[in-house]
Amino acid sequence: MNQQLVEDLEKTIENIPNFPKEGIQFKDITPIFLNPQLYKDVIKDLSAFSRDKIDVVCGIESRGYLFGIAIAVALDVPFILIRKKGKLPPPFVGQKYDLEYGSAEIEMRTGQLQPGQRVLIHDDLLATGGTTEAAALLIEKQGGVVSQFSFLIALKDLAGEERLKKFNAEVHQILSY
Ligand SMILES: O=P(O)(O)OC[C@H]1O[C@H](OP(=O)(O)OP(=O)(O)O)[C@H](O)[C@@H]1O
Ligand SMILES: Nc1ncnc2[nH]cnc12
Repeated sequence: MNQQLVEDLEKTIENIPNFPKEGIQFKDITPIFLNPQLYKDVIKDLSAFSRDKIDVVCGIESRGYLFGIAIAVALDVPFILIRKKGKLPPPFVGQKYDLEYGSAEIEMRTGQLQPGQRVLIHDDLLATGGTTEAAALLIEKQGGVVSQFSFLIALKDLAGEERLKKFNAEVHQILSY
């Protein structure tokens, strides 16, 4: 664990109580982007976790793009966007998932991921794990191998990591709350 990075991020990420709903402790990562050196330190940590272990990075809309593309560039591997329903032109493949209330769907262009490729699924934050689980199912539907998950933040009380165990992939987060 990179203790200095953990401390720098803890000082930088803001906790906003009761946003967007009563009872939610919202972790605002936007101050990271005011500090280019801190951003570079985050990318260094996340790319070190995945170096030589993956063939492609899949990032989840939208905050998963903020770090995911930089990880892919640092590792010199392709980046594929996982988007929320209705944003991508066909052909695409979709996966529905449940939210706390109701359901949602994510999509990926078909033909961008090659069968057998080892995939890092990256997002900024793991909460219930519903979004990340759906992303992993989407990768498997296309014959990809879910090798790794990485996050800046994991919210431990919500047990998202439990939900990801069935994929037998490595999991890395810089911060746990
Ligand atoms: O583990 P879960 O309970 O599924 O929640 C985590 C997801 O929620 C947030 O995205 P959000 O849907 O708020 O979209 P955004 O990235 O566009 O802000 C976050 O960036 C993760 O993608
Ligand atoms: N508590 C939280 N803070 C920031 N983003 C989130 N996405 C889901 N839960 C979140």
